[in-house]
Parts: sequence; C-alpha cells; structure tokens
Amino acid sequence: MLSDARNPSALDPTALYRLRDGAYAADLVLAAVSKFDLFDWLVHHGPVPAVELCEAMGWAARPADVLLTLCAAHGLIERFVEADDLVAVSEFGRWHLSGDTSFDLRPYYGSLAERPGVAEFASVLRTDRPAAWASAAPNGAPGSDWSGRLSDPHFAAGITAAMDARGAFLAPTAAQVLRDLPIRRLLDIGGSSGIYAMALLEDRPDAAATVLERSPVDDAARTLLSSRGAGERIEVVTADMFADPWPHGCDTHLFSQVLHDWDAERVEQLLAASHKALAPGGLLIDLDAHVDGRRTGPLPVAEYSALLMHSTPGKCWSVDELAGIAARVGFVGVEVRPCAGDRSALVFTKAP
Ligand SMILES: C[S@@+](CC[C@H](N)C(=O)[O-])C[C@H]1O[C@@H](n2cnc3c(N)ncnc32)[C@H](O)[C@@H]1O
Repeated sequence: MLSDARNPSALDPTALYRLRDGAYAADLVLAAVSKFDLFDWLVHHGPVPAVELCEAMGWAARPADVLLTLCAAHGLIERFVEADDLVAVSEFGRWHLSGDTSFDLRPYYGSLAERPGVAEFASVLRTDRPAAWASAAPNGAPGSDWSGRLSDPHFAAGITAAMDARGAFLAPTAAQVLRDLPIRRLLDIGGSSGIYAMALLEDRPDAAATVLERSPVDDAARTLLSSRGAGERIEVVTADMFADPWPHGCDTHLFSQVLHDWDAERVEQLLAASHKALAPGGLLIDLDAHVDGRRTGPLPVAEYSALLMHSTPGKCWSVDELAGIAARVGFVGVEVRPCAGDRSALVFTKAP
C-alpha cells in the first residue's frame, strides 16, 4: 500500500476530481432548459451567432460561452467558433429538450428548477457577477465570492488545504511532464502551499523558487513549506499579483490553476506582468484545465468551467484564447503538454 501511495500514477484520482469539479454542471444545464428554454428557442431561431443568442436571452458573453461549451460537450448543440461562433441545436438536443418531438424531457428537467444553483446560474448568465462560493450566501452578497472570502484567515486556510490536497497528485505528475525544462529560478505566482514549486525542484538540486502569495495565504504557505523541509529553497513573497511589483530575474514563471479565476482583462494583466518580469528567453508555464480550441469540450473541463463561472469572474480558458493573449503581450509560440487529471501545461517563451 505504501509503495502505491508514493507512486501517484498507481492510484489515479481523476474520477474523484471530475466528481468534485463537475458538481455545478447539471445545475447549469437545468438553468438553460428551465429558465431559458434554450433548445426549443434554437429549434425556432437557429442556427445563430452566439452574440445574437446572448442578445435574445439577455446573457453576458463569459457565462454564455461556458454554457455553450458545456452544451456542445454533451452533444446538445453544434458550435462553430471559427464561423462567427455559430450555434445550432443538435438532433439530440432537439429530440429530447424541445417541444418538437414527443420525447420532450423539459418537464422532467423543470421539476428540479427550484434548486438554488439553478437560480444562481440564471443570475450569473444575466449579470456576469459571480455567485457565492459553494452557494454559501445569498446571491450577490458582498464579499461572498471566492476572492473576497480569501481575506478571512479561516477560509484561506481551508482553501490552501484544498489546493494542497489536489496538488498531491497533480504536482508530481505535472513535474514529470515538465522534467526536461531548464528551470533554475522559478516564480510560482499564486502558488498557494508551494506544492507545485516543491515538485518542480525535486529533480533540480541547483534550482530555487519563490512563491508569490497574498496575505493570509502567504503565512499558511510559509508554515507548510518549512514543515516539509523546503523553507530554505523556496521563499514566500507576500504580494498582490495585480498591484505590487513582481520579483525580476526568474527564468521560469508558473501559473498553476490561477488564470481560471479571472476575466480576460485580468488574465492579460497577469500575462503582461509575467512578460515584463521574466528573464529574456524565459518560460511561462500555465498549468490548468484547458478547453479545446473549438470550445466544445472536453466534457470534464466544460463541467469544471461551470463551477468556476458560477463563483469566480473566470472560466476554463481555451488553449487558443490564452495563446492569443500571450502573443499580444509579447510571448512567442506555445507548446501544449497533456498532464494527468484532465490538466495540461501550456509553455510560452519570452524571446531572448
Ligand atoms: C485557485 S488557487 C491555485 C493555487 C495553486 N497555484 C494551485 O495550483 O493549487 C489561486 C491562488 O491565487 C492566490 N491569489 C488570489 N489572488 C491573488 C493576488 N491578488 N495576489 C497573489 N495571489 C493571489 C490565492 O491565494 C490562491 O492561492
């Protein structure tokens, strides 16, 4: 048993990540059916560009994009991002979720329309404002979103423990995938407990790392790193990644599951800050769950994106969206490396 525990690939918890990360996805489809009658509308008005669909439904672009990815991943719609983001109901969607046939499941879905998550998604779709983390406060209550609650040391400790637990499998498996990269000085932005920095230093005895974290997560990170004997090689810098200067001169920057918490404007701000602070020729690694270029899946990522869209200003970004932003701020090229747990690492380079 012990040897299995030391070999993460022997006990792959991907199914458990999917269960947890997909917890909100059904509520989003229930909202589309019961609050907006999406598939029946598409039967009568589609195919339409997503922007017209949003206008008709009163939806904001970000949550609508997440919903369309999820519907496409379930085979309920067809989506063509390359053609004006044209959206059409599929035969499967028309058959079972519109009034067009006698196999209409809408009343069955409607019987769950009173679930709190369904109302929350209807509100996020209309307002683009995140709902409370884990639906733990009335919709839109001030400071109830994930980022607002991180200032509370008790909540921050719980989230840091959660990120650390997730990383026990993801960090060493990602480090294997990134083993060949010439990392000597790593900056792990929003690095939480430092578990990814530790994994990346494991096979690099001459390398060192800095975790950049906001308060009060910074203290939790320091305590954990020193209890794991990594306090000497990994320092924790307390900083707000949006407002404070970043340490300069690192040859590699890591965003692990950070960009998915933020909207396009702030993602661009973070990538620009990274480009500015990185050493020439340096690498930027984005480790995350990424939607495919056509924004039609994969299903586990589309489901996770629903959770993130519910309670953060972010979503699971597609490889193409991030590559576009990275190119705009000056990075060259992108290499995609599949990792365990439905994650992948995007490796961007700053020109020498
Ligand atoms: C979703 S967690 C990811 C943590 C870790 N990188 C991982 O992969 O598990 C996002 C992290 O970003 C940090 N964070 C959020 N806002 C921040 C800010 N303004 N400045 C620095 N860190 C921030 C949070 O404290 C949290 O640890």
